[in-house]
Amino acid sequence: MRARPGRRSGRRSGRTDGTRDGKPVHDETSTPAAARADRLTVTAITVTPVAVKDPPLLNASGCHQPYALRSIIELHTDAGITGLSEAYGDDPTLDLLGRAARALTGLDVFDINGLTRRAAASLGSFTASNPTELIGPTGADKTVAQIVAAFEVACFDVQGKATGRRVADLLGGAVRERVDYSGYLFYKWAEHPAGGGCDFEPDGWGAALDPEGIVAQARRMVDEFGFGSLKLKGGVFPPEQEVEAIRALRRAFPDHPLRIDPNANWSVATSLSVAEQLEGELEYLEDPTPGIAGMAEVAAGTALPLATNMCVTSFADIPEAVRRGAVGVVLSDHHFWGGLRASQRLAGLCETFGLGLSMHSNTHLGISLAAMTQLAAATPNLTYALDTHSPWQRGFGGGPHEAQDVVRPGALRFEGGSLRVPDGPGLGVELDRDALARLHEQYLTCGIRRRDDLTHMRLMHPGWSGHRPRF
Ligand SMILES: O=C([O-])[C@@H](O)[C@@H](O)[C@H](O)[C@@H](O)C(=O)[O-]
Ligand SMILES: [Mg+2]
Repeated sequence: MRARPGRRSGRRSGRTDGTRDGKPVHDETSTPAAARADRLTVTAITVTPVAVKDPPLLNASGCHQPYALRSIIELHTDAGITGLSEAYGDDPTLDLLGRAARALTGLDVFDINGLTRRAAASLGSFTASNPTELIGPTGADKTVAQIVAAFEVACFDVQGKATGRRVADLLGGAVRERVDYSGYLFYKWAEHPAGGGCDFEPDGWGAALDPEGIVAQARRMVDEFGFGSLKLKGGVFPPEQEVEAIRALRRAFPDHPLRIDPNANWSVATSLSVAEQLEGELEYLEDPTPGIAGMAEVAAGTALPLATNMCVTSFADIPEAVRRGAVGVVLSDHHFWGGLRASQRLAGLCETFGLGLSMHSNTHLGISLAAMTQLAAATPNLTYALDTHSPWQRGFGGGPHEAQDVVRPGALRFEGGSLRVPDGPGLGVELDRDALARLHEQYLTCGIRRRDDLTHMRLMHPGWSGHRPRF
């Protein structure tokens, strides 16, 4: 599709009619042709669901299934440039992505506000969906934000490729060239339970079901990736055992900042008791208990900063959380906050209200890892090491850097626990079409269509209620 010059001259003027007080505000002839990208409208969008092998990682809801779902978005433009993005891959998300994709043909990739309007309008009536309860309650606005985010990242990738600049540059410029990540520790079984649909060899990580197992896992994470801080996914075993695991980590890694995240699986009383035992040991305590009110009660009784990716997950949550002093750190996540620009808005609010800023992750591939890295590089107050599930996709054969992924390896190599902001334009990662086809084939055959940690856990523990808070 060709650009329409008349329409564009209005846009460059900063006003829709190109005039101020009846006079032209922009002289067409004075704009150097080289400074314009004349053909950057969306011609088509491809959404490809993929499934990646995933270890049996345990959490407050249950256990990860053998495959985690993602969708890979390719946004094609009339300039022949394709932008990449990655989003959730469950059925309800795929349905909404499809609806929005159809409405985005003709969109100018620089018109992110237009993207938001079009995507929101395209969804019509829908049931708000939630790819996982572990990112807090769902809602219509949060669902729209997820869909906008999915395409916004691809628009930024095109903008970067068209201008020869990194996404970090487009977001205000990199304030750091390396982005620190935190080693994400999970209790886990050595293999998936029988009957759970696992058709591949066990991951190479082995079991981790007690403090020794967690320390061994941490040792490997630190040795292979160099992580300088560690996060334990808790809410699995009785809190005394998880406190013991943190103490064991402290002894093994005296200088590593530590975090624990039970995904709101503790009551207020349990949270207060754990907080008392771990004060001085943690850099923050993440989502000990459900809801803003509960978190505020815990916050009032401990000096430990509380962090969240469950009770403050949209802009509407911020006023009450701030009023009640419920959290000290917000974990951003462009996938559900509405994209990269929305995440920067969140960063601004955190700065205004004196809140720390960190970053959350769910199972993801290299496109999202690149987006997270570009965003963090351009966000000055994102000073905590980011979460990433990435190492968990790297244990299925190959070396520690060989991932179940759709991007060509190389651009995203952990060194000293950090990633260098990829050099290439846009997100700086390249799609590997063979890998995409392979992971799409896994999607077609794996039979999983939405994340269900509870049912997978019940294969091992039939009585598992999934009720939270459990402790
Ligand atoms: O992958 C998991 O099991 C995590 O528990 C994830 O789903 C959470 O959303 C997340 O990592 C968190 O920090 O809550
Ligand atoms: Mg969390």
